[in-house]
Amino acid sequence: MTTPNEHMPGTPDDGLPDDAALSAMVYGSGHEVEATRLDQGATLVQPGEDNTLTGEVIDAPPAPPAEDAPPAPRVLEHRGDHEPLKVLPQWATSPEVFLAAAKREATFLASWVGHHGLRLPFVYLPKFLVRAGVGFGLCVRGLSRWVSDAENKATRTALMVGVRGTSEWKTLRKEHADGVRARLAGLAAAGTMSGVAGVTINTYTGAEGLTVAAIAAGTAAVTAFGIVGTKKVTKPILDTHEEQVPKLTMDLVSDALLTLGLGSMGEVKAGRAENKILRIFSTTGGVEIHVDLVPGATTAMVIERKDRLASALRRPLDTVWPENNHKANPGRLNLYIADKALSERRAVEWKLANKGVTNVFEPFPIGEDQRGRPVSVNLMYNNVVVGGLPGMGKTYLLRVLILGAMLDPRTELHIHELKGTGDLLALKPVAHVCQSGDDPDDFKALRDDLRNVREEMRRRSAFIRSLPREEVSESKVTDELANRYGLKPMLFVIDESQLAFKDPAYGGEIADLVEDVTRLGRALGIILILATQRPNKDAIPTAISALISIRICLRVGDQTTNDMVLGTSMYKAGHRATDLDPEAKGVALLAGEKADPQLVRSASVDGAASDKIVERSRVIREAKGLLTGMAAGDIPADLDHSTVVDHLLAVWPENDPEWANGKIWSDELAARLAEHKPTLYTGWDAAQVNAAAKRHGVTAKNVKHGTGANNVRKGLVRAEIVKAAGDVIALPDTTTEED
Ligand SMILES: Nc1ncnc2c1ncn2[C@@H]1O[C@H](COP(=O)(O)OP(=O)(O)OP(=O)(O)O)[C@@H](O)[C@H]1O
Repeated sequence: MTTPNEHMPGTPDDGLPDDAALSAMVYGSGHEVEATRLDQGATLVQPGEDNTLTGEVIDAPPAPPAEDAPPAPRVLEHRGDHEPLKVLPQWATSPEVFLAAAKREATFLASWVGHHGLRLPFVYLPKFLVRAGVGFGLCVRGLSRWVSDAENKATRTALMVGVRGTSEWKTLRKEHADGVRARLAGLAAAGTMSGVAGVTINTYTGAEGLTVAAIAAGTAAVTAFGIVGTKKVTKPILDTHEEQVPKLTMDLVSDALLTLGLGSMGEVKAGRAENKILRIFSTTGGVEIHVDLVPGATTAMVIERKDRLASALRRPLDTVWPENNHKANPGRLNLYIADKALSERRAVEWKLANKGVTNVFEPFPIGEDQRGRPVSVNLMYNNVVVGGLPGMGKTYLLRVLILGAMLDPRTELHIHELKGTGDLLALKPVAHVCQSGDDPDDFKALRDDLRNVREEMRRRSAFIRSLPREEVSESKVTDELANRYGLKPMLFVIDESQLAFKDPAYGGEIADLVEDVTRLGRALGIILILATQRPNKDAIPTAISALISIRICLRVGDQTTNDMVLGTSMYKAGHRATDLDPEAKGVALLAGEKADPQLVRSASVDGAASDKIVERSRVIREAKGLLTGMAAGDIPADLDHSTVVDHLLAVWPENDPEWANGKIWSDELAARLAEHKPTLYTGWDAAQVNAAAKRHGVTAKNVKHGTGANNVRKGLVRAEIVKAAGDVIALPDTTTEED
């Protein structure tokens, strides 16, 4: 196999004459021709042979006219012209990449040393000693042949046969005998010198020195014999396991890309176009290769043919990851080749498992990608679908999403797990609603909860509209508004949603309500997650599916299901959850977070770990007074989304006998509120009541009551409260704003 450059004639290592040599062969110096031929091992004219050239001398043909040099291309713009040059190499600016690569190499080195270190005394040394024996035998044989001049035996015999009995014959015999004697004498001299050396060493360094010298000489001899013996045995001494996967080389990658049939094959074959490998380097858990594909080919094409690429590279499908580089050009391929398949890697630890809180308005980590880089999702202003075959890790993934949202103590959780296995019941201590089961009561409870949420959406929508424009420039519940006005983020989860939608009694209404929540809830701080084992039209009605922005697909069985979860044409574009390894649990494709779908290995949080996180969240919520609904011991159906306006009306009858003109001091209202809802209002004073009312557009006035000193204080007007409470208008459709 060759790299693209090696196909070019004239490169130093292609074994062919370069341009200069070729022209010399045709037009010029015979020396250069000879040199070139010598290089190629060609037979030269030998001394003594007739090397006279015969024939007519003709003039060398004139040199061909130099072709007009093509005009230099006119540069219109060069993208890099205005980019500042990088001062430091990338590894220096990205210690993470550098450390990951160093760790990878060190791990490999350690495993290599361990593997061979263990075999050295038990396998390699015995093998080497056997080879040293072979080498010794070869040396003795060689020496005896040298002493007896065995090399020349055939020539000698032939010469002697012709002159038997003559003086020449005697001379030849004598010469041979003298030669043998001289070599024997040489051997004896070498033996004697060794003996003398031994005696000398013994004299000067004693027996110990002699022993050391003998060991050194013996080791050197054994090593030398071993090397001689090893040359005779072709099998390598090191135990190199059978390579099932060919070594990753530039040639392998180039050839693999060629098999994909990208660009014009004619151009590629003619050497006018190539897949240009720009960089190849070690990175976290694998190797990354940057390639500029042949002109006209795109990375999307490679992604589409990922299976063919993996086959050509002779690697498992889930170790080969072609990716776009959006900062470069559509033909720039970033190819990551992992050392290990996903199923062989360690489970991913969740970064928030032991400490930390989240802000649900910002992304939080849910796992890692194929390279071990963290993968995060931002749930706010999104709706989510999670789909996948049973047993692939849907519950684990769903749990991480819920736990992440839960670690923002403001998030109100509504969890409906309709399978009835109680997988998510462990979240009850912090959930506003948490129920498990598929009885008619469970579907009714889901319907009621959805109705309450829709009611809350109306309330929020009206409230947001009532705020001054400068406070709601985006017409949606922001982090700031959530804090300032207690508009808690809400997470509504329906696990096994297909059961809800097909329920004969409540399914229709549930579908309508879910559609409303999906369409309008996002801007109002309400996030919906639907999870299903069988993502088809029943599991997620088309009207709802179209509104879902984050799509997470664990392994599924077919193209239709793949596209139902991830979106239309995803399968065709090469984003195939059908190809995920059934052994790799918790591995999914995540669409909607980034420009391209990405792979995510969800963090592994089992039941026990989840309990601890729930406990941690409950402590925080308790301290902040944020436990509501079931978590606070209330009945789930009593979902209370009332505001201070509702509470004021509850403690302030229309014709209050004590306060005849419809106005009350705010400190009186604070006392009544504290009695009505002690958990919310204990400790409130007049100023707090006024501030809370002001958020609903009700301003405190001076209210005169009774006689005597201090009979004029700040208070509220009931008619204004009634107006604020009734200011609930139809919901606006925020879908287009969000999209
Ligand atoms: N992210 C993960 N990391 C490691 N192992 C996981 C992960 N997710 C799931 N598993 C393993 O896979 C098993 C099945 O996961 P899970 O219960 O989430 O599947 P499921 O898709 O919800 O199945 P079902 O729909 O039948 O309940 C788990 O018991 C766990 O051992």
